[in-house]
Amino acid sequence: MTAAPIRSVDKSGVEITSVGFNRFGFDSQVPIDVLRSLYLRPHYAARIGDSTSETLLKEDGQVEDHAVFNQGNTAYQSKSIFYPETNSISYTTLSRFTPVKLLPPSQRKRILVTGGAGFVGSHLVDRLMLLGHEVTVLDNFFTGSKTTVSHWIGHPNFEMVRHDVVEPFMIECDQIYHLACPASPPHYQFNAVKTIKTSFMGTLNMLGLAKRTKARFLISSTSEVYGDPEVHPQHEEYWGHVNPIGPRACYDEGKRVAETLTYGFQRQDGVDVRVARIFNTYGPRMNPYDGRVVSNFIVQALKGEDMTVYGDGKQTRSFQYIHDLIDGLIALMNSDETRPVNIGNGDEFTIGEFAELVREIVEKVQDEDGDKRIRRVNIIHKAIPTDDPQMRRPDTTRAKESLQWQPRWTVRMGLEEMVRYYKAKMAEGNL
Ligand SMILES: O=C(O)[C@H]1O[C@H](OP(=O)(O)OP(=O)(O)OC[C@H]2O[C@@H](n3ccc(=O)[nH]c3=O)[C@H](O)[C@@H]2O)[C@H](O)[C@@H](O)[C@@H]1O
Repeated sequence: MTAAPIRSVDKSGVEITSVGFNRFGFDSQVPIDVLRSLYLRPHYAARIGDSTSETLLKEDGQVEDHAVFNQGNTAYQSKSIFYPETNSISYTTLSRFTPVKLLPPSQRKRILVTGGAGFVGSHLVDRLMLLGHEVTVLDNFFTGSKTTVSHWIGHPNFEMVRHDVVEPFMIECDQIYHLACPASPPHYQFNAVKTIKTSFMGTLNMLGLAKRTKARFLISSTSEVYGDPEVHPQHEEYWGHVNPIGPRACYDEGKRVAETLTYGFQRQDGVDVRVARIFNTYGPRMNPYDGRVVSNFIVQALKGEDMTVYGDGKQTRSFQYIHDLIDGLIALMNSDETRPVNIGNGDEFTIGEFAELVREIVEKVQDEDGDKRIRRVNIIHKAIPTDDPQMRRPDTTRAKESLQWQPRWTVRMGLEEMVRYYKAKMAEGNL
């Protein structure tokens, strides 16, 4: 397997070498290569016997095969080996964790991340771990997966607990990032009552914990609180246009009531709260089958299947890369901004245009890697889901003013990296 080295440039054409920043007394800077090695390493794998696998001699004289992928000067080692003859997979443990910053106890925070094994949570966990903090992940693994954070298991700064936030949880901590809740429409509609219970009872429990421990509390809210908006772009003062009884209501209204609870605890009990309204986000570790548009389109194009645009494809979304979101969440948590803050990228596409862009990027990566395509994939249309918002774009003035945060990743750069991630998973036999 071959792949071009990854080089990303930001919106102003400057090469991205690190993410995060030193702001509000909290240093969140991490070299992009180190971060990338955490999500690309397990997947840039080769099968035993491939020219990219490496035979290592163990101390006891036995020979062990490791899949190794060289990207520039960096060797990414696989933690799984796929055996095609028996359709089985073996996992290895890492002998050494990626180095984390050594912080003095006065600066080291005890941070709870609910939903920490999910897509957004796992990227946040990587960042907080590399920065040298003590991280506890709570997850019920309904949509999260142990593999997203398994590279930290056994690390003295890391703890993973299987727990459902609808039940109370006790721990001593300084900060709580409350992310737990399914976010993809098919997942959150799968069990609507459970989704609303998670939003309400989960948030109630975590706010109770914040009240007792005096931890700062950040909730991941969503652009869906604006529903099918009549204001464009959406700013934080807009109250929204939500169908309270439609199939999306369990999520939209769940998050709205979660925000209400959050500000109730702030007013009544003085809990120190932060509210992030997250707009459509994509990136590596997104469940390839969770039904959201970015993962659907990339997987369909890579597999040579028809790409499914729902409705006429004129509805719009604005897509943000995961690293920008994590920058924004960390900045918000450590800032003094207690009002809701939109975190999203203003680059708006119709879904029809977006399908074409994804197809073009998948083809570019395939060409760079010398992959043969049997045919150009078609873009087909399917029925539009009920209450699908017609347009969505964040007004991020508040984030810019209060957090000095702005998205840096172009959609093209982010998509290219995500395509490489899924491609590597496919090569591994894992997709
Ligand atoms: O990705 C996200 O961050 C957001 O995803 C969903 O919101 P939605 O915007 O509906 O996300 P998608 O399911 O990815 O759909 C985006 C658009 O693409 C369309 N779509 C989706 C999938 C597909 O295969 N084809 C397709 O045309 C949908 O109809 C919709 O108009 C969730 O409801 C949000 O909470 C979440 O924050």
